Amino acid sequence: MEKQLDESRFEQRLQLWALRIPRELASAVTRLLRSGYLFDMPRVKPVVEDPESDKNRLVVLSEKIQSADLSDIEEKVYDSLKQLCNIDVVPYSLTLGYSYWSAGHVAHLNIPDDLLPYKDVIAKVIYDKNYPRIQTVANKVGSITNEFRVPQFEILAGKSDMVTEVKQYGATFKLDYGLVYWNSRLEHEHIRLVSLFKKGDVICDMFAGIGPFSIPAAQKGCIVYANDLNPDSVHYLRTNAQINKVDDYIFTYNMDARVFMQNLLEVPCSGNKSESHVAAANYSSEDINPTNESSTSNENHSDVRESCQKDINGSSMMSTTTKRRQETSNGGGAYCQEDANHTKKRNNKRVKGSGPPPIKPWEHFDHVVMNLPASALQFLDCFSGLVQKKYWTGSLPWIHCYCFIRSSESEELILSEAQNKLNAKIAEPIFHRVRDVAPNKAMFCLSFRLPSECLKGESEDHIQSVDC
Ligand SMILES: C[S@@+](CC[C@H](N)C(=O)[O-])C[C@H]1O[C@@H](n2cnc3c(N)ncnc32)[C@H](O)[C@@H]1O
Repeated sequence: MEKQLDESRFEQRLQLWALRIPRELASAVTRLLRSGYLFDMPRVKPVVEDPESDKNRLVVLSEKIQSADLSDIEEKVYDSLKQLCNIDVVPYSLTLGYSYWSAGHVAHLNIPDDLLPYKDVIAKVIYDKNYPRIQTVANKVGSITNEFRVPQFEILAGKSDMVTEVKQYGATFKLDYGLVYWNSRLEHEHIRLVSLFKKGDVICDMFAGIGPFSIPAAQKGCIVYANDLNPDSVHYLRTNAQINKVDDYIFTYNMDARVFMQNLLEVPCSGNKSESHVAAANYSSEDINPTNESSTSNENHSDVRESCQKDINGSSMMSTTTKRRQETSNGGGAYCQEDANHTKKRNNKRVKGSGPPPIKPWEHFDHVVMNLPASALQFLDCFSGLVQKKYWTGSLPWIHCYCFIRSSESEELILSEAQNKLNAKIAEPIFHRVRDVAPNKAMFCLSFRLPSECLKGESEDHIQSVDC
């Protein structure tokens, strides 16, 4: 065990964009960009000095702005900005160090065995030195064995209420530490993956937790089907979708991930709508995306590989192209066992001209997120024969499957396990090392395009009638 605290291990380096503007325009520009385009993290100022000239200031842009051409900024706002000043976009890198991190009001410790006799002293110092920012000091007890991946905690100081709010990249997440899974060390990975998605993409988050992939994806304009087996996680997922005002873009489910994917991909019987089909039939072909933009299925995928590979090469986390896209879907309903309350609420709320366009997931989705590293590989078999070739349009989806790899194992071994489960060969797999979780164990994300052999109807053997 390390005897010295290595504070650099806590550092996170963010690659952002900033606007260089005359300093007297700082207030006007920040006012204009306040609607979600400014960098927004607690205790970090979005306007900073320009090291090149004290006549200028740098306005740090949200991590949602992925490209220097500012195509992620709404046209109206961009035009006003252009009238106000010259658009001079510069790269800006920001390092958040050891002292920056905390998770809401809860200090979540993992005290090693040899320090357990001092746990109360440690907790008291942390509490006294950080109150009122820290109001609960909790120590993780034992290892996580339950299927919801929720650790057990012993409260060492402060109040026992573990409901708190944390911020990740401008999104707010409410959670109860005692009831749901949360790991603030995955922040970087959440945003890395979401940076591969494009506005209008359809995302299936099979193990969504309280939404750290789903919420930023929806904030980006993706349509998200988010599922978790833990009812408390789904409760906070919905709460967080509301807090972040993206509940029109997120459909929540509380079921086993395999059943979720099967339901999502089930093709509705023509002229024989089920309950849930009828419930979702409020989506008419006249409903449009607020921005009138959505994605075509094909053009995204080369971007993903490019971004994944850039990432692997360590040169860039961000995809560099944000294209204006056309809608692909026309009419029809989002078929699935959508959560009843959510459906009701959506039906009450929905007005013409707002919300995402109608989606038929059995025809197309773009990405599947599988963050259950201990066993996500085992779930890959659900993709074999799941997608029906005769209904599918556009490119096959990307699967992002998290896993652990021990030092005694190799990427080849994991790949062959994945291929066995899929019963198909994976072309050009991409392994991204997420973080070391133990001296001999690291978390990885295996990304690959669903092999065409997995499609139902791809070979004679697979062909089955789907007519009802
Ligand atoms: C490692 S957590 C990831 C949560 C979230 N994606 C994140 O990054 O914080 C895995 C989640 O999978 C959920 N889970 C476990 N088994 C499941 C299953 N069979 N089907 C659906 N969800 C499951 C757990 O409740 C937990 O919230």
